[in-house]
Amino acid sequence: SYAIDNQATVNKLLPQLQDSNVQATIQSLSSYQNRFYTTSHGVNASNWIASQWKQLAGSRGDVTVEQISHAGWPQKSVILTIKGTDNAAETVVLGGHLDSTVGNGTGESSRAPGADDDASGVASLTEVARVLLASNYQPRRTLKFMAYAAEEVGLRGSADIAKRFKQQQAKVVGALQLDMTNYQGDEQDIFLFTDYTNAAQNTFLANLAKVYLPSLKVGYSQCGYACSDHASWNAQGYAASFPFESSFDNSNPYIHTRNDTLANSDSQARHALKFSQLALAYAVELGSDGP
Ligand SMILES: N[C@H](Cc1ccc(I)cc1)C(=O)NO
Ligand SMILES: [Zn+2]
Ligand SMILES: [Zn+2]
Repeated sequence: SYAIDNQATVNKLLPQLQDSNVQATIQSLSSYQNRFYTTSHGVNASNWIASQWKQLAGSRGDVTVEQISHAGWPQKSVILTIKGTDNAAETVVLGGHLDSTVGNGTGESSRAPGADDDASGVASLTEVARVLLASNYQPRRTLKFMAYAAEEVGLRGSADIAKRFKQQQAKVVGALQLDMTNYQGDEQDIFLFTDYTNAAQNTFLANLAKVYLPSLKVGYSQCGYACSDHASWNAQGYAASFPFESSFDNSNPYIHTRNDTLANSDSQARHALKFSQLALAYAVELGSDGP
């Protein structure tokens, strides 16, 4: 039952989201030489996100930030948890991937800015976490913001985490993936992918956009393969959704090259902000449901 019944809270928080903050995070992340899962830069970028999220957490006792080590490579995933109040056993996941690539042969000295793929998604999510924490929002369910390692080499960080959650019988009521949010390839603003996702949750997202973001146009598209970390949650039987920046045909041509820069996407991060807005509405509406 995807009720939309927290208008007062969502409409108070939405205006606090700022594209300048999203832009700044994309700028910082894309300034690492690369964020590939095996390089020193990739390790440093993970540590930078952890330190940023720890600053957002401040001294709140219900907020923790942890780095997840993965067997087989050095880059860690990062998880910021806002523990729920009276329905903490149920979890809502919002994720993006922190690694970047220029394809086969990426190594220590490769230049892979990954501004759109996927600094944009991590930046869109970071701005949601900032506003929720700055406004002292208290979710009833537990919210988990995740920056996954090693997505580009087979969704490996999210696959590891989703498997652990399933093994622990975690009650993940929904997972949202933001991968590439800052290149507007089409007239429509947000495309909901219909493969490797949950149809009912996709409808909920379309309704959230109608209610809270009426000026945005929503379309539908497909990847045709497990094209980002939502597929890791879907594989474990959890409801996943993947709002994307464009249709398949008009997606960002610069990704996986040294030209995937902020300048070659929305330099003001206005497109990425739309995804922060949708993700905030999703987090608050799902996060505010009791047992
Ligand atoms: N394959 C995905 C990017 C990707 C996802 C969807 C579409 I349409 C086009 C491109 C990737 O590289 N994720 O990191
Ligand atoms: Zn990606
Ligand atoms: Zn990619």
